[in-house]
Amino acid sequence: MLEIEKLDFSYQKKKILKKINFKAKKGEFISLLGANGSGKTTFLHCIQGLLPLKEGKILIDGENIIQLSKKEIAQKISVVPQENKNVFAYEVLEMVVMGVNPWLAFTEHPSPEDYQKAEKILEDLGVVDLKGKNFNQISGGERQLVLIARALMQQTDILLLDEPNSHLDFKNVHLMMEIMRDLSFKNKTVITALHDPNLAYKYSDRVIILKEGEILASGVVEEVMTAANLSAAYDLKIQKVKPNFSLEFRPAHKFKKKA
Ligand SMILES: Nc1ncnc2c1ncn2[C@@H]1O[C@H](COP(=O)(O)OP(=O)(O)OP(=O)(O)O)[C@@H](O)[C@H]1O
Repeated sequence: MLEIEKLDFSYQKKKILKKINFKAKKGEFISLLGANGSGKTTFLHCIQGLLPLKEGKILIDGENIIQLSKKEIAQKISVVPQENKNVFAYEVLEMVVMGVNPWLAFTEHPSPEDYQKAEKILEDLGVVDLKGKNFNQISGGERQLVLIARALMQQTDILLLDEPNSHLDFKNVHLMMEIMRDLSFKNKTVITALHDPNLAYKYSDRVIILKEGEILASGVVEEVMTAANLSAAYDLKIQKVKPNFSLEFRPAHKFKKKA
């Protein structure tokens, strides 16, 4: 369980997040919506313990994250970041195997089984052919899939994703969302910032809409994703939200889906 109480965060004197209260249970798929600059990335960074809070607290299973080491946080939370360029020229398989690092002792190295597991994850994502390539010499979408593979390798109870679809093609967007949905079915908590409300509508259990650092609306999809809320969030005149936005296609991946 992730609990956030009265979270306030400022960059210099500018208030970015204001009195955010939020709870996420195991098995929930939560989408974060909001205009550019509304605070989604900052919110995700706070949950990872990357930013000093001005006020408020973040608890994971009752433990305050300020009392946890980076390694302990990494055993609980994996992250697929928005930016995916890497400064070091790692091979793709090495990048994925790195997901196991938080679980290793200081002197320990990943085992052959870890490498097999990493390869299997790449296979399930349809990108095992990339395993020997340099991470910096593959496409933006391919890098995104590799980072998703690394997050899956990390085996945490909470996954945070910051606009994970930005570089993905149409098929991989849905592959990615289905995989995340399946993880939530397996009792993982998935929180993802999304720019496309259609995806939030189709896949989420709950949606949080941020506006200028405050929660404009939070709750189940049908209640939150109203024309009024979305109009306010994006400063648009949305007249109607059609329910059951759907594209009928066969699941693109091999993971089992709960009925
Ligand atoms: N390092 C920083 N220093 C100062 N201000 C920052 C910094 N990073 C972000 N901001 C500001 O904080 C606000 C929230 O930014 P944030 O990246 O959290 O928004 P976002 O909702 O994720 O936006 P986007 O949809 O464009 O990714 C913005 O006004 C942004 O300019």
